[in-house]
Amino acid sequence: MGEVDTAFIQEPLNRAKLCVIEAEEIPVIDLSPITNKAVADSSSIEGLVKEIGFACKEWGFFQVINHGVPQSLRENIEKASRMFFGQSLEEKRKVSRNERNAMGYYDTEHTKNVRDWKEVFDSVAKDPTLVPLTTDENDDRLTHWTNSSPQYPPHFRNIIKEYVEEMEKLSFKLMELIALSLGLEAKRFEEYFMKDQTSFIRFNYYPTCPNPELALGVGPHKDIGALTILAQEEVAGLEVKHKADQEWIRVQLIPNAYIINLGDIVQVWSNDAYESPEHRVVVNSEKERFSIPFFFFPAQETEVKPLEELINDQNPSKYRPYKWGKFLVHRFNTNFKKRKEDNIQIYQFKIK
Ligand SMILES: O=C(O)CCC(=O)C(=O)O
Ligand SMILES: [Fe+2]
Repeated sequence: MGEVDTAFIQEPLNRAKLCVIEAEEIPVIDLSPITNKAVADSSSIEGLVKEIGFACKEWGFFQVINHGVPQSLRENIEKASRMFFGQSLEEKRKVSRNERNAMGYYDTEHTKNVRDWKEVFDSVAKDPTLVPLTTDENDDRLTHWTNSSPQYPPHFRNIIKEYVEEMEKLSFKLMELIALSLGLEAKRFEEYFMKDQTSFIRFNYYPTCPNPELALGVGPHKDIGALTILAQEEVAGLEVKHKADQEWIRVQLIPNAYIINLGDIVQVWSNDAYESPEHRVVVNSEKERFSIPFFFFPAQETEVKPLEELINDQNPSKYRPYKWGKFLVHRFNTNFKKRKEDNIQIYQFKIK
């Protein structure tokens, strides 16, 4: 990418301040009590559950260490990502996403109708993944998203597959800890993900940008799924809006840690006990940046609504139910061009 085209230019209000507040307070949670063990078999997890509950309530964001994901897998996948994006545009476009299949390479994503300064390669966790064919509520037809097969780097698909298995294991464990922190049964969320989950892994590449004060790598947004596990490599740039004071806070780089953030689905399930945090990515003029988020998404048929156990007469449901598959497809269909109206968001299901 060369000059900053007007499609990338953020509203003045959203532009990055290039002086940075780096957060020491974003919680760093040690997962040792559950590394290599089932959550149910772990003794002394009360403290851990409390820490998770606090982090979810205060930030919706935290980092985890001693998470059990082998370092070699992470190194392999980070290397593969750099090799993939290092190719010519022509090579990368051979595995571009298209109208029928949302997975693959693209460099024209928009967040809230402003173009992001990034390139992306997406790959579903379950190949094929069942999704609705259209966004029409009355149309029950389904289709599949499948993965493209880049020729380079060699074995990219296998490297992804091995890594994604680890991301899934960690996601299930984190969802158990989150369930416990809400006073629910540990396995409360499992049923939504066991069969036909729609999770996917994304490779983000943020090239250097001549005007980092005008554009963003990803504009301010909330993640739409249940949770996100992000590998942030070497260069910082992710910022989270702190609920308490509405300041943008830069997430610290901790080698080999994972950054976890809650998504909109947990916000709805918890009936706003937890919120999905707003975040964005700042680019810079000197260093390119890479990151690898894994988005943990339930099966397409999931009806998302506040959990029965968490609502009562004093705390009635704050959301109307919505169909996850329709929401997902709607988002994927609208993130690729500049449009006048906002795309689908959970506040549209809020009971006023
Ligand atoms: O690159 C990052 O640090 C975060 C990216 C992100 O927020 C996203 O892809 O949803
Ligand atoms: Fe995000």
